[in-house]
Amino acid sequence: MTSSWVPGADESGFGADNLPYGVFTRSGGGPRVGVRVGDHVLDLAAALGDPEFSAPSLNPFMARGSTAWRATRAKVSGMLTSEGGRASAEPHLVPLGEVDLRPPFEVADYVDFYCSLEHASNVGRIFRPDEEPLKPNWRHLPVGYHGRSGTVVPSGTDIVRPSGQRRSPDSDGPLFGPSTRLDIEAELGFVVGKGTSMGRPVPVSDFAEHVFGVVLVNDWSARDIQAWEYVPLGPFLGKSFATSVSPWVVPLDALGAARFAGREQTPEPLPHLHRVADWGLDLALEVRLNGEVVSRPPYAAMYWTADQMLAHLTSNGASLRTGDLYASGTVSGSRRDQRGSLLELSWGGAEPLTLADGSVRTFLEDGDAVAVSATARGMAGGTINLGEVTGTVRPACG
Ligand SMILES: O=C(O)/C=C/C(=O)CC(=O)CC(=O)O
Ligand SMILES: [Ca+2]
Ligand SMILES: [Mg+2]
Repeated sequence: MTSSWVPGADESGFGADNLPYGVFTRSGGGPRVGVRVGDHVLDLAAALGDPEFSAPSLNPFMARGSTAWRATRAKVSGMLTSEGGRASAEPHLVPLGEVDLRPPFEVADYVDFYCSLEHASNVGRIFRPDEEPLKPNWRHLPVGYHGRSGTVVPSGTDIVRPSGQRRSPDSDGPLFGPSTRLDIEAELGFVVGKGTSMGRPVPVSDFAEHVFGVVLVNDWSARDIQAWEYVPLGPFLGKSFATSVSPWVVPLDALGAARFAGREQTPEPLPHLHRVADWGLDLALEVRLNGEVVSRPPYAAMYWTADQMLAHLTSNGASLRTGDLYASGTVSGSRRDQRGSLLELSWGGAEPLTLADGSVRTFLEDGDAVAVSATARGMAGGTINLGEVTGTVRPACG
């Protein structure tokens, strides 16, 4: 690992091999793009003398494409690791405690996939106990649906318990009211930097030319609303009320040491989904409920890789826009303590969890605070911290 002169940075998971991007404000000032290093943010507009970073989102920078991304990363890395760079960077380092973090990018479209074999199998068994857990399409394409970009919210945003229709326990008809099965979904999100024009699919090989980086996602889900509404068109209001994302976008280039070929796929997918590079990602996720670790989902277990998701998403010629966000789907591993949703952890409510304070959970209660965090191996032995995405449940309106 190349060492940084910023005190504590190397040991923090936010050293010179990470350098994630975010947007911040400081008392009285306008929003600026920054790079996190240790417990500081480097004000990019000031440090690089480039007014493009004096912006409320990463979108203009992301739209410039991968040559600009790499050049900026190299410059910032040089400044933060060399004595020569120190003089120009140090005056523009702001302690994290003095900034407010803003949503890092303006979300264009939002898509959510369903790429964990264990998650899809568990959900199939819970929702459709008499059927094959996986539908016939599942191993042939990354199943997904379009979500609601307008309700993607930054980490820390309170989540109001949604109301909606659900099946009534004692009559054939539905009732309307606050969800009693509010859940989390721990996911990884991929942020599109460079857009495309309509009619031009993105081949698997061009993934890194279009995807800028990754964030952590909590795709809040109301299981009772979902179960009643989603036949036959798919998730709608049960998942559209809020999706939380973490504040730091970790560039793909920071994840080099976490890459591997990806989980074996049987049967082999059709040619347009053949993998040509290693885009399996070995990331260790952690889910905490009121401070207590309830799950450690391994991203390495995902069946479909993000290059395949992007190729599928654009295979019909649908265009991409800067700021498009697509999420992996819930990350679950094979062990019980690796499941990325309460639906699975409590097996549809049948096996409640007992927390350290003695309280029992099937789904979320008002006041519950959820945090999803992740780390990965960095270059030459260091750690890459992806930060965390948090949210607290507030009572339903009315
Ligand atoms: O298989 C079903 O009936 C339901 C599936 C989901 O709720 C999964 C979903 O939203 C996508 C994901 O996050 O993996
Ligand atoms: Ca989801
Ligand atoms: Mg959602």
